[in-house]
Amino acid sequence: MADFDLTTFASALADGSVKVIDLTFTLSPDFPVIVLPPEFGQASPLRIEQISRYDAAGPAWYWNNITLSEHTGTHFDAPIHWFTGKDLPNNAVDTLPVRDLIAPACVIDCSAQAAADPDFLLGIADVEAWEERHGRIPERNWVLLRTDWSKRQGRDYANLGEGGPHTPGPDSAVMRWLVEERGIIGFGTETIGTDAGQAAHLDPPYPAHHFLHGGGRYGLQCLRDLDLLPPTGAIIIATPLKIVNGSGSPVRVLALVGAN
Ligand SMILES: O=C(O)C(=O)c1ccccc1S
Ligand SMILES: [Mn+2]
Repeated sequence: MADFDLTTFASALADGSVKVIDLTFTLSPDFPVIVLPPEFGQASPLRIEQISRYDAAGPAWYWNNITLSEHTGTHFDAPIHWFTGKDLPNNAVDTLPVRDLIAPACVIDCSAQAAADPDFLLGIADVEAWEERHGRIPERNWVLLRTDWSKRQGRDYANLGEGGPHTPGPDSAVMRWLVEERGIIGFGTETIGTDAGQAAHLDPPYPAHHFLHGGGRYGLQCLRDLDLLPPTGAIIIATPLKIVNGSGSPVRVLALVGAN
């Protein structure tokens, strides 16, 4: 391995020639969480309980207790989250190799397709068309599905309708292909879930979870503003909380992008 000097990178951060873009939604009690069929357990939205705010309960300090799911807001999914990844080594947020938490990203823009059809499914042909323009997806890259869904507000974001949520995502074949043929580090979406809203009806159900986590790979969901990223060249920093045996965690996702 060649020597590598980080001082140039540090200077580029300091002078702004490397931009830092925040891809994270503000965590708030009214941010929507995944809605599963009613017979299943549900994720909790954020709950904030003030302990003190420079008052009798704490004269010089302000702090809160918070309650939420590992899968609330912009968050990270670890392989242990799904049955296909349950027996893999180092499959929880506290045991995964930290080398995986900083990686380059390929951004596939399907915003037009998602605007035309909320149940749009990304397929292999869509990714191959992207590769025709931008080159083969390198190993150990994030693939981020840009749908501009994060620009939607309130009910339009969760988009609950007949049969539950109607939001775009990947089909089964492309998820298997991205993990097995392209060796991606993970898959990220702007929607509530790495899977499409109607993914319970795909084969296998929830194919993003099935193949990502079965392949020891990761998910990012509820990302925002992927339109700010170039198709290639961004570096993603996504470091989940180190929760013991954690299936995932709310996460601050940052993208490093060269200023142009
Ligand atoms: O991982 C999640 O937050 C998520 O989207 C999910 C969680 C549990 C079951 C299905 C899904 S689709
Ligand atoms: Mn999740």
